Amino acid sequence: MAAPTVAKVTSVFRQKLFKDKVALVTGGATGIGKTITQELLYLGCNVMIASRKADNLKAAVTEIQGNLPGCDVRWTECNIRKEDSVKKMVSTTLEQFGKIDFLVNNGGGQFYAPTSEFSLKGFNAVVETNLTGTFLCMKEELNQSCLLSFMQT
Ligand SMILES: CCCCCCCCCCC/C=C/C(=O)SCCNC(=O)CCNC(=O)[C@H](O)C(C)(C)COP(=O)(O)OP(=O)(O)OC[C@H]1O[C@@H](n2cnc3c(N)ncnc32)[C@H](O)[C@@H]1OP(=O)(O)O
Ligand SMILES: NC(=O)C1=CN([C@@H]2O[C@H](COP(=O)(O)OP(=O)(O)OC[C@H]3O[C@@H](n4cnc5c(N)ncnc54)[C@H](OP(=O)(O)O)[C@@H]3O)[C@@H](O)[C@H]2O)C=CC1
Repeated sequence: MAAPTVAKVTSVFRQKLFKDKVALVTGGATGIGKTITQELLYLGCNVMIASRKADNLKAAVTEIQGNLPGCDVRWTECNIRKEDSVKKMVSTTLEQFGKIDFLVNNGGGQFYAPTSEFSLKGFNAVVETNLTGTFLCMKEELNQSCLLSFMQT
C-alpha cells in the first residue's frame, strides 16, 4: 500500500482565509520566518521576504515554490538596522504588490555568551537589530502603507 501523502504546509486556520492580502516578513528566508511565510502563503497571502543574505532568500523562494506551487513569494534584500535599506524594502514591496496588509517583524537574533565576555559592539549589534530595526520597519510601514504589524524579536 502506498504511504499517505503528508502536506508540507498546513494551518489551523482555513485555507485562503487571507486571500489576496500582502505580507512582508523580515528574516523570512530561514527558521521561524520561513515557516510563518509558508503558512501565510497557504492562507492566501502574497508574501515578500526580506533579509541581508540574497543567497538565503533565493534558496528559500525556490524551496517554498516547490512546497506551494503557484504561490506568489518574492524576495528583496534588506538590513533592518539601516533606515535607507528599510525604506527601500517597503517601497519595493509596495511597487511590486501594491499594498502591505501585514508586517511580520521576525528578523533578529542574539549572540549567546556570558555577560562578562559580551563585547559592547556585539551588544549594540543585538540592540540595533532587534529594537532599532523593528522600530524602523514599523515606522516605515506606517509612513508608506500600513495596517497590522506583528512583533516577534
Ligand atoms: C544583548 C542581550 C542578549 C540577551 C541574550 C538572551 C538569550 C535569550 C534567548 C531567547 C531565545 C531566543 C532564541 C533565538 O534567538 S534563536 C536564533 C536566532 N537567530 C540568530 O541569532 C542568528 C542570527 N543572528 C544574527 O544575525 C546576530 O545574532 C545578530 C542579529 C545579533 C547580529 O548579527 P551580525 O551579523 O550583524 O553581527 P556581526 O557578525 O556583524 O557581529 C557584530 C559584532 O559582535 C561581535 N560578536 C560576535 N559574537 C559575539 C558574542 N558572543 N558576544 C559578543 N560579541 C560578539 C562580532 O565579533 C562583531 O564584532 P567585530 O566586527 O568587532 O568582530
Ligand atoms: N528560535 C527561538 O527559540 C526563538 C527565536 N526568537 C526570535 O525569532 C526570530 C527568528 O528566529 P529563528 O528563526 O530562530 O532564527 P534564524 O536565525 O533562522 O532567523 C533570523 C533571521 O533574521 C534575519 N536577520 C538578522 N539580522 C538581520 C538584519 N540586520 N536585517 C534583516 N534581517 C536580519 C536573518 O537573515 P539574514 O542573516 O539573511 O539577514 C534570519 O533570516 C529572531 O528574531 C529570534 O530572535 C525569539 C524567541 C525564541
